[in-house]
Amino acid sequence: MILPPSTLNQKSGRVYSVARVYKEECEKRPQEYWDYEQGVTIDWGEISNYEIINKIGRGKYSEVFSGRCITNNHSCVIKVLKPVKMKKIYRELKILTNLTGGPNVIGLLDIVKDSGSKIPALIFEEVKNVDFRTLYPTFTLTDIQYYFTQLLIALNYCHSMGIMHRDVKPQNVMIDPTEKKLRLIDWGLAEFYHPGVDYNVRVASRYHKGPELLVNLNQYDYSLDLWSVGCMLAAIIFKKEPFFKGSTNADQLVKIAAVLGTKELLEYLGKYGLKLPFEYDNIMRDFSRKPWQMFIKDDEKSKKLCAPEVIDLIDNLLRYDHQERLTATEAMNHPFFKTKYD
Ligand SMILES: Nc1ncnc2c1ncn2[C@@H]1O[C@H](COP(=O)(O)OP(=O)(O)OP(=O)(O)O)[C@@H](O)[C@H]1O
Repeated sequence: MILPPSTLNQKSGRVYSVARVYKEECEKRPQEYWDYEQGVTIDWGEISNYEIINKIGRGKYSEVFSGRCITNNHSCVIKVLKPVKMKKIYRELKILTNLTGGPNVIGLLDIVKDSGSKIPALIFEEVKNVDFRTLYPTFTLTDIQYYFTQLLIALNYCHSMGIMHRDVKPQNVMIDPTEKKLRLIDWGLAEFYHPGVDYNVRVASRYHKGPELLVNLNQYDYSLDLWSVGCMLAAIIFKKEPFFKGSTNADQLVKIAAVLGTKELLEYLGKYGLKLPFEYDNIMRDFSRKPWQMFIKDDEKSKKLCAPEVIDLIDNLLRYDHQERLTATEAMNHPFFKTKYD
């Protein structure tokens, strides 16, 4: 099918940053794969096949219920979307249908439509998640190796499919420790990557927003997700949840600069021909870069968790310069994942 030209792959007049990996994944696939502007073809399921059991979550964009499929008696999760722009709904549906079945990506089982509101509800596999505030403090280095490998597998898969998740955070990583199962959920902010395109920086959740988003660097890419992984890892290792706790978006960058340094931030901006946005005029200070060792808590458990290899991994993820961060594949090959801990 020939589709009309799309605005989604329109290059910016000044291209200053392009992904180091997987830059042409969308370009090499048919336009139907990534173009959600024309709507998406959906094979609608039967809403009467599902019953709601109870509410388990309420997000900005949806209400989430645990439920049951009456045809096979399997439990499931029902995500009822809130009325937002159709384009956003089409994007989530297109991305989910492209990625479902991929490793550690939440499985989409069905898409149904509420007969009254006509708003779609998504039916997912259920993960018996244990809240990260309970689970992460129990993690040993071996657990961290296992679950972060699983998360990186999911991210490498979506990146290799030309998709950035853009909202990686503990609330979107479902873990069932009994089954040792990890699934990446909430693809509502995910987007297709096209080289040289300017993206909206109003994505991700504050504590996990990469510096690129906070300085209005629009030509970001998959490496945004690796910053968020670095934040998750640092929070666990240094027992500080969240690791960067800004009180506003602008304060978020101040909290990052207090660790990575202000001079280093300005060097990053300079590399891409950008300036520090005016909202920082009265709040940014001249911070020196802090050594990671400064964040190690003074108890035996913490000292044991802060192995040199994992600190080096954090150091290579929490980089201002998105082009310098490890990619998902590079992160999986980092010595931390090859070291045996007891
Ligand atoms: N497959 C699943 N298994 C178990 N729990 C789930 C599943 N999907 C969603 N949840 C729960 O529902 C919550 C909200 O889901 P989701 O993040 O997809 O919705 P959202 O409206 O996009 O959220 P947000 O506004 O936080 O981005 C999750 O944080 C999780 O607690």
